[in-house]
Amino acid sequence: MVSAQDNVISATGLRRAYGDFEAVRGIDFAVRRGELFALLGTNGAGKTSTVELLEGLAPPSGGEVRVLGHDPYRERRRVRPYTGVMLQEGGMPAQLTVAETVRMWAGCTARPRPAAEALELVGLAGRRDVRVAHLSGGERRRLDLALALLGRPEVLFLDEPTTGLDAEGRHATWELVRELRAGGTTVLLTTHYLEEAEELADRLAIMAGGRIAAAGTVEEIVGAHPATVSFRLPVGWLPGDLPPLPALGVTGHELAGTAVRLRTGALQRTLTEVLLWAQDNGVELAGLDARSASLEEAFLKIAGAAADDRRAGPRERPDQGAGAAAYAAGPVRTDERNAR
Ligand SMILES: Nc1ncnc2c1ncn2[C@@H]1O[C@H](COP(=O)(O)OP(=O)(O)OP(=O)(O)O)[C@@H](O)[C@H]1O
Repeated sequence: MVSAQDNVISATGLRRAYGDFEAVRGIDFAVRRGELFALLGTNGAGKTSTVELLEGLAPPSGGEVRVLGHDPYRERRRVRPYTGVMLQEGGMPAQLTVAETVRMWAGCTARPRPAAEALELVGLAGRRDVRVAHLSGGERRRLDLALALLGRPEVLFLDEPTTGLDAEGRHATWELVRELRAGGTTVLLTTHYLEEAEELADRLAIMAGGRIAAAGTVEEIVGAHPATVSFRLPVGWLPGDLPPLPALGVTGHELAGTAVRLRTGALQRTLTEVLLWAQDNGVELAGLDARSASLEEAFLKIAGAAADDRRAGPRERPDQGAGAAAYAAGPVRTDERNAR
């Protein structure tokens, strides 16, 4: 049982408006101690606007934020020493060297790590005397991360930390984030890389149009979307020879000649039934492939459904907490009655 005290970050009915435009429209979520929580969403979904409220950079226009039990905007001094922030745009003085930048930042940080340790952590130890102006985009991102880690934060906010990094740099950053989390750091991450969320996140929320459209573990979010089983039937067999598809747990299908693609909410059952049918009938299924939905497929459907909702105009929406369930069925393209 998780108590409210275990929640290091919490957002309740959180809103943020820029003039007449509301970028964050009443969201609720909580991040437990030692957890890595990822906020995903399309461009303009409201992720950065949300994270800035959690970082205490602006007050909410509605609702409430708590970080380590305090309001991060009004009680900044009680929260800031325990948090590390990696903004989307670092904005460091270009003429300082890497080491000077870290030393300058250490001067504003309670209990800073030694500069050499911070640079070692992010793989910049060999670049300490290089001016910021001469760093690559990826190296600047790593310097941003070193600064965020300087105060050994209990809570780390990472806004798109691996944008601009090459594959090696991205994997090195993931490894570092895993180590920090293993050491008990609570991490809130925004990212456009779904693989990053799959690799790192204990739980995630998908934002769309300023709301949370789905939330849960990767497995919960992906599990709410249909898996697929596909194969080709041999010459002489037709899709109509298969057993009745609804009886296999199939919720939708596509047929093209002898190629069959089944959508199912019960992958194991559908696959077992298909294989038993094939065995009983001596049928060889060519190109047999069975897979769960990917996070990318789930993300695209959730974001697409939310965009359709917005285009359809204002109406009663399900509570954000019910988001995952509301989208659970996913679109079913084909009516099963036409299957045979
Ligand atoms: N200072 C601002 N003034 C007015 N509108 C803003 C401001 N900052 C952001 N917005 C708008 O608020 C919405 C949400 O922006 P936000 O940057 O939070 O999205 P995001 O999910 O972080 O997007 P991205 O993935 O592109 O970084 C967008 O429509 C954006 O244009």
